[in-house]
Amino acid sequence: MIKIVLVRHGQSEYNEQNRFTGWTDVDLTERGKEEARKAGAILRQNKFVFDIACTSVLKRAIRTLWIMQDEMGLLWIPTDKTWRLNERHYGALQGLNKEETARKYGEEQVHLWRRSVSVRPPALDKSDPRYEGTDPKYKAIADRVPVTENLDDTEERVLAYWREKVEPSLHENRRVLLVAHGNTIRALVRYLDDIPGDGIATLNIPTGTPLVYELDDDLKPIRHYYLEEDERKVHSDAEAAAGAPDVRSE
Ligand SMILES: O=C(O)[C@@H](CO)OP(=O)(O)O
Repeated sequence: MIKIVLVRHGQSEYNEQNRFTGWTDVDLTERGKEEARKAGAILRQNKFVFDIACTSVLKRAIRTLWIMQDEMGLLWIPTDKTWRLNERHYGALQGLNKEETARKYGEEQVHLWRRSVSVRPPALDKSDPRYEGTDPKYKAIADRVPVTENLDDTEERVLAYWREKVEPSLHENRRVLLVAHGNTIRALVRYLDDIPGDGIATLNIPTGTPLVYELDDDLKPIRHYYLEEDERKVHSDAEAAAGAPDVRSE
């Protein structure tokens, strides 16, 4: 049985302030750190062990992974950090308050910017101080740093990483822990579960909650479930298949 565990980072400062985040490199809140600790603890209690970990180059995901690894006694495992697992780029919306933006542009427009797979938020101007293209962290991709993305754009780069790094590891029986972001995980779920069109629009990924995918030898999903600390509640596949949105994320 091949398994991979996907975890969205714990609550971030911008999650708490209800701001569009994207590639903005904000840290975890105290609650977010506690969520990460609990995610590591529930995995340890359920005897999950990992051979490798992968995450984005954004500190809210990296710190979540560190806290989880510490909790599991796995700080030593090889870790790959890649911009391809960064959150979807939110363009010129990055840093703005979501509620204020909805008042200004309307709920419908903001919903499209947030959940349409094809609509891109307004692009960030390259002269804007928020533009990440000059950040040394992105030196290797300076000519490709996005100024906005829709979910399709995000999925393309996430899948490039999945095919190049994750699939070969899984085929070699390495147990992979992937700590990333709401929309990079939504893109992966859309691909793994072959969700057509805008079907992913109602699915939200909760912060700091391990999502376990069991895969067959062709890496096709057999089932998936969340591991939760409280009652170690396992969300039923029926619930997931019905597209029940998990709205505990923010
Ligand atoms: O702000 C963001 O980058 C994401 C995740 O927090 O928000 P949304 O839920 O709108 O995709």
